Amino acid sequence: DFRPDDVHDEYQKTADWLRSQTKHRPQVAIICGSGLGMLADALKCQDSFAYSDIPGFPQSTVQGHAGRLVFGELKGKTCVCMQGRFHMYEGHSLCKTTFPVRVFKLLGVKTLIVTNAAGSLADGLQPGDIMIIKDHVNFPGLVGLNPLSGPNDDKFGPRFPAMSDCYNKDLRCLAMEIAKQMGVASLVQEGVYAMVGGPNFESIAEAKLLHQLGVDAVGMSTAPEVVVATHCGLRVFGLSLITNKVVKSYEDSDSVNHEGVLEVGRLRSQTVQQLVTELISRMDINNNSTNNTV
Ligand SMILES: O=P(O)(O)O[C@H]1O[C@H](CO)[C@@H](O)[C@H]1O
Ligand SMILES: Nc1nc2[nH]cnc2c(=O)[nH]1
Repeated sequence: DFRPDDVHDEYQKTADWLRSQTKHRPQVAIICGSGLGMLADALKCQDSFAYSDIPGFPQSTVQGHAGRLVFGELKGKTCVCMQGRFHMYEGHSLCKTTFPVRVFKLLGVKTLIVTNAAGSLADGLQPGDIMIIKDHVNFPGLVGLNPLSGPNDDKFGPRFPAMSDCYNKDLRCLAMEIAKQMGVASLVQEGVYAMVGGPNFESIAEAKLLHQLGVDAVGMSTAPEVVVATHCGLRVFGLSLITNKVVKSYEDSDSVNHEGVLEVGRLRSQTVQQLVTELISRMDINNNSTNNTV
């Protein structure tokens, strides 16, 4: 039988193991999207662990996701960075895809930064642009595929958490200000991210539907991590690197592929890294969210 206390123990065991292996006590966690693993390179005094060595951790199976957890210092703040995330389409349960988020909470993390590669539906978003995530549409969640399904673990958060302000407004404003100061404001705008299950990319009819619904960018990750983070009171900042236009016309002969997605990640790696580094450097580390009990 499913017993919440036992499940809580699993997160705690992993957190305890990590604490025994590193002196770093992270305040900020970063999840690297496809092709964005270089975000960890900026960390100083690194301690890194292959996922295969971490008790309870799932394994990364997707190219462009190294499968390593890296701890280190960044501009006076202690960070932990997932070089490789877990996706539902890899066959992981949603509980497993979001497992690290609760481990981060137990490690003392207050702020989660999620990044991803995404295809754009909005006409104003071009490959290479950065979309600051203002909100999401969690398609799997809408039909009941939700990491919070099952008995609620009150130690982490409430049964019915609000999702109306899950992407922190202050951090969004700060990121925009930083983009202006970096001289890259023309590449950065806010938008709505939608998560679909994948692993196939969108059909044209699906792309048209998403566009009509007001979705700006689409990918196969992020929303479950943000739901779990918000449930346990973490402050969240999210960004999508736009790696391709989603084909939404039968006349268009373009076609998306994962290699192309990774290539745009490489091309924009420096800008994304600089933006995230500056954001971490300038963010107020004290998070006022209170809906957590861990
Ligand atoms: O969301 P991330 O992990 O950045 O990866 C995105 O890129 C992959 C497809 O190229 C999919 O996994 C999609 O979700
Ligand atoms: N679903 C989806 N995921 C992506 N990840 C990167 N590009 C895309 C895309 O066009 N569609």
